[in-house]
Amino acid sequence: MMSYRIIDGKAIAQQVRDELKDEVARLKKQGIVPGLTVILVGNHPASESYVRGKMRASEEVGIRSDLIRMNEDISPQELLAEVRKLNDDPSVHGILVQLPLPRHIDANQVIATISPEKDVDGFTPVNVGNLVIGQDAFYPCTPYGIMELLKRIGISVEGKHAVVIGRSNIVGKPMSILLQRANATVTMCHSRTIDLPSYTKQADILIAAVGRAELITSEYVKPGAVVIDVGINRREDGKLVGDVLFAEVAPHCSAITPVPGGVGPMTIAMLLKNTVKSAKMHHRSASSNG
Ligand SMILES: Nc1nc(=O)c2c([nH]1)NC[C@@H]1CN(c3ccc(C(=O)N[C@@H](CCC(=O)O)C(=O)O)cc3)C=[N+]21
Repeated sequence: MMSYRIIDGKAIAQQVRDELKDEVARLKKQGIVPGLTVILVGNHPASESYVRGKMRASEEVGIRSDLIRMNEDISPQELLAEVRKLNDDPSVHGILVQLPLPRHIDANQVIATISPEKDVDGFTPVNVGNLVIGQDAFYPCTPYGIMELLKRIGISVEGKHAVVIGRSNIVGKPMSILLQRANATVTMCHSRTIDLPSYTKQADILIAAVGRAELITSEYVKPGAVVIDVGINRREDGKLVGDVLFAEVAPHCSAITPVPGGVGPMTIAMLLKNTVKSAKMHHRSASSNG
């Protein structure tokens, strides 16, 4: 038992949104209105709720947001045509295709069709490549939000051992790259790792993106570690929980993110930050061309 800090992602995300609100107000005086378009295929309840959160947050900071709804059974060609239309629309600075997509649609093909300059999720091959080689890019919002959280509460990762559980394209892989770029020593674990706790117990910073409710108990955590919980799982009793058994693990940490109110709100804040960045980039290149 030691004193630990609950990292208030909700409050820090609010701080980021407040800063963006000021920046958007300044851009509007120059005639630039940042625009985000979200494509939602089907009407899965969880996706509906996430998309609502993104639209609400956009409006709050003054970003124009549009939602394009498409039927669950549309053809891949129809979806690709919609993406291309948005690529060519100068009033759209950010394009987000909500995942997951129905099984008959190849998500990789859809992502690769999004213009890298409007890829505010940071999912396209160009942005992933630029991230890996250390060039400017749109960073995937969840790992970017985690780096921003750590920075804003004064936790340095330099020289520390960060252990990432999960190797998805959206969280685990880009997380490991951003941590390395910030001079952490990074270990990647995943579903086939043998003896997971033997690795996680060595982590100064533990990032749990496993997708299994409350898997991470205190046996997985070194005393004094910083624990970042990326999981969003609906328990049988309806409660939203992370990948970390919070009540048990928290007293062993120096700092820990809760679910809800931790990483989730930061993901959305960074999506807005990327959209504003895109609007500024498009304006710059439009002025230098004309
Ligand atoms: N192209 C694409 N980009 C995404 O960024 C993307 C996606 N597809 N598909 C789904 C996941 C999930 N995701 C979340 C973002 C914020 C919260 C969030 O704000 N959660 C709140 C609670 C929300 C609740 O109560 O349900 C919190 O953790 O406090 C959750 C989930 C973005 N995703």
